[in-house]
Amino acid sequence: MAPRQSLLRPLARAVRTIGQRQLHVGRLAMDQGKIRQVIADALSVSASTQPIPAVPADYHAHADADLKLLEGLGIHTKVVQHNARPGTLYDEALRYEKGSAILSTGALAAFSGAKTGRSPLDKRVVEEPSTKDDIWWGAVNIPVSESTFKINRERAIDYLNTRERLYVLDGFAGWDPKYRYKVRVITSRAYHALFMHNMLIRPTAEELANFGEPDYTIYNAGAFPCNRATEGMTSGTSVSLNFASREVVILGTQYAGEMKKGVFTIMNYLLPKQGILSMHASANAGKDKGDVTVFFGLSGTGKTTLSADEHRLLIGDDEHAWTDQGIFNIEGGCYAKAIGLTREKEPEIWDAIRFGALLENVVFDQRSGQVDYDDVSITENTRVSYPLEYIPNVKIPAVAGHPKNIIMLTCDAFGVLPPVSKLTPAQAMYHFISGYTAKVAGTEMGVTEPTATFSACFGAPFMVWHPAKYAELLAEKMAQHNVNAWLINTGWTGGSYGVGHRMSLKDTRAIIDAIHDGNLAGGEFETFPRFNLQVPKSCAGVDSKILMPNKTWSSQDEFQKASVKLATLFKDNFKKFSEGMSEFMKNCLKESRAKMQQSPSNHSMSGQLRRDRERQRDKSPPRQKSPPRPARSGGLHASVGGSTTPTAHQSAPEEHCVHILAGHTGSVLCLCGVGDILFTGSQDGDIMIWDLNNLQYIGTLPVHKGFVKCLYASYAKKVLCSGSQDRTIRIWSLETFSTVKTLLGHTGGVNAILILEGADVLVSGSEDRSIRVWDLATFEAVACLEAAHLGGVFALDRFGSPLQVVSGARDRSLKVWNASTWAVSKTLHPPHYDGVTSIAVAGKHGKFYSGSRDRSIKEWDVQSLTNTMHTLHVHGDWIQALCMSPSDDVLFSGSKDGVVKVWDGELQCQDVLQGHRGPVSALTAVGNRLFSASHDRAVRVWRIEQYG
Ligand SMILES: Nc1ncnc2c1ncn2[C@@H]1O[C@H](COP(=O)(O)OP(=O)(O)O)[C@@H](O)[C@H]1O
Ligand SMILES: C=C(OP(=O)(O)O)C(=O)O
Repeated sequence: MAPRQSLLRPLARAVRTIGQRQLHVGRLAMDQGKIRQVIADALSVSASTQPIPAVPADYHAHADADLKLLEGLGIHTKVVQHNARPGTLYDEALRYEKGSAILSTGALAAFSGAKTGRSPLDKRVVEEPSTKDDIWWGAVNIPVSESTFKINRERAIDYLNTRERLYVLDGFAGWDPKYRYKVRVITSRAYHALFMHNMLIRPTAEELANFGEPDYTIYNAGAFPCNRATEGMTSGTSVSLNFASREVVILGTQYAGEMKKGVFTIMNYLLPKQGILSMHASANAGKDKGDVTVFFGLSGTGKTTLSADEHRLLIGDDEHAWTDQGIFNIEGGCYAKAIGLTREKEPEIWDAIRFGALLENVVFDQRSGQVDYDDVSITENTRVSYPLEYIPNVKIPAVAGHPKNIIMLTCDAFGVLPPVSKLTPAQAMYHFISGYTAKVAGTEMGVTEPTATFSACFGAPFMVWHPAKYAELLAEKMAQHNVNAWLINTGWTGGSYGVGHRMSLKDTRAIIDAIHDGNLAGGEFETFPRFNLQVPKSCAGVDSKILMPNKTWSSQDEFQKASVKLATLFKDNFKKFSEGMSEFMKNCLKESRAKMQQSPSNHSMSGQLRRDRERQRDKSPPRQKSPPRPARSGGLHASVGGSTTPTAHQSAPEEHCVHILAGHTGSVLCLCGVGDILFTGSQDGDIMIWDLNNLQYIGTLPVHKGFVKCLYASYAKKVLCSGSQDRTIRIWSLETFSTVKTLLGHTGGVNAILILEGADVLVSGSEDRSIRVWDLATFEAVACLEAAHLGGVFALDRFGSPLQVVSGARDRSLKVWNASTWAVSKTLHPPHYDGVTSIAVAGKHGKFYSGSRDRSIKEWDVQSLTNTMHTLHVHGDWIQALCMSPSDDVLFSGSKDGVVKVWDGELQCQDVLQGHRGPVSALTAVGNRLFSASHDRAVRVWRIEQYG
């Protein structure tokens, strides 16, 4: 033992000395070659034969700050390369990382060690109170305790503390500055720093100077294993995410893809929380027309390959988000598969392999530095990462408009699916939720040949919420922007894997060209049975024979067997999604499945509701059983306020509309009924009074200086209240029709009012974001909930005992308030994707409904305050009004699209009431009649007894 000890001590001293000299002197008096070897052995990195160069000129200026930055995290090292340029990272990798080399193209070759693909089974998400209800726990998001995360973090830091050189890299995720997150990577490997330099969005010098604290930090200690005895660990590899501490810890894998997919997972949590769809997809845009195409696809399906297209501008190859403004790339670079790469097949990617690009796990000739792209001896998952701008026709900044085409890429190893089919919106949802493809060899550890898989949202390993969250956002955006959806099989044709062959890239590209030039959508289609897909009969540049898959198989029996098997897999897969999916989504998808064997025509997501309506119509009693009422007399009373002559006359021929109340000279914005009187308020500043017995005009109250935006009448209190854009609330006596009081205080227009008779208070919600509570006896403000919402308050209603008030606002949220303390009882979840405009309470059923500018209706349970049902984009534009029938059994919705829809308790559409020539702004039901107010200046009166 003694001689060993005596050798080790000087060695340790030598290593320390060398480290110090490198740091502070930059030259050595000792035998460099020998010592380098000693260090290399000690640190298990390569021994370079080059002289150790001088310290960079700016080292001293920044070194201290960089060391301190890490010391603050408990990491003590000697050299920190913070935001080093690629050249420096090349130097570092060449010197300290075994096997690294500059290749003939100028790209850097690096090796990730034992793990050459992602380790999805080793991914963990910390279960903690602030996010645990948001996460879809299961095989993808495996929970781990905060204490295990701490142990892993400590272990990573302990390992990083053993390193004398560390790399810190700062960058952004998200090209849209509004949704940009700052990411910091701390790693022991120069190759990882270069990778993230390529993959994150590179800040400008100024942005770096002002970078400040990151939003998320990745600790990459991948060269060191986790302790598999730690609770929750099942191997030496662990990739754990903590949304509360905003950290990712990597142990036991050096595969660089873990870092970029870690960032993507973070974005898949943060963006949908804000109503933004994050997508495992590539995207490009037409050079002239700017038309955007999004390519969804699991790994290996062709996102990178197909989005790099000489005729189009590349936006990004893997991770995007879709906001109200359009799409943006999350990343600053691409990470392409290098296996089998040729210039002929993928020229853009080939030419991107130059100085700054990083080739991972490729085999190359030591003398010439040339890569053998066909060599899979290290892995099938050879990769190249390069900055976006290495693709010549790239769109920088990587943001663009709304997609015109969505292409779902599937690599079908069964060889059953057609090379291209046009999807209805319902089918698009079905395939998006199913996410069928074959995992190709390599990307995930352990996958050695194409294996059929269903990966929800074409990216299940990276999703955080229930897949329905992403699907609903997609459905909504597709409907809003009238997007074409396609399913493209980039997998097998002519037989399953082993018999047939992979679809030629040339054919797939020709198909995509035909989608882009519009020829495919405009051509003829035939139905592909069992899957009920619409397949083009021809496509320029593609042999028509390959378009219908069975025609490429030599045995039709074998084809049928494979087709049945695949269809069964689809159906079986689907079962697991029922929980957590909204009723609407379930219905759509059920229907899509059921129709897999039927004729596909007229089959769309938004059409689902139209068809519901048609079905219901078929079921509803024949029209002659509920004929329109005979016309009422059109006689007029004198106008109290002396306004233009109002008329009440028989309806237009529209079914069920029995009267039109006309007289306002501006849009009618609100109405309310009390006893046998109806009040209507308008943009013209007037309130009109109508006799509900004979639908005659009684008179006008010329009241406000601005639009009359809301009305509320209380029979018990014998008052009418009106709220106006002029920021005032007027209280009228129902006995004298004179003003009792004008309430001042709101600093924005008053959008909603409500009287709580029992409590003797009036509640008002305003554009100024506040809710005010007024004593009805003294007219004093008894509570002012300043900043009740983050946007104007649009709607108020009440329910329950003890009494609660629910408010909906422009900020998309719904809040429930305790009506005695005026504290928030709950902010309802999930929020709408756009402003909440209307609320209707069905007290009898213990439910209430919210209607939104996102065109959806949500049903909420009064007891649990949870969302119990949800429809999607059920109107062509904003929903602006909701009301219940007097029986509470039927819900009516009015929309900016000009129609009123009738809904049963299952939120199935029973009828559509058409007739208004402008947006519907308000609804109220009195007895067996519904009154709808519109921007067309009219109020329509509809018979509703037939709906129950
Ligand atoms: N018809 C095809 N369409 C797309 N890719 C194909 C096709 N045939 C073979 N490939 C190969 O499949 C791989 C697709 O990988 P890539 O584009 O990186 O997928 P992703 O970005 O979706 O992970 C590439 O190596 C590509 O050359
Ligand atoms: C990097 C990955 O994604 P893709 O294969 O889609 O590029 C991955 O899944 O590890």
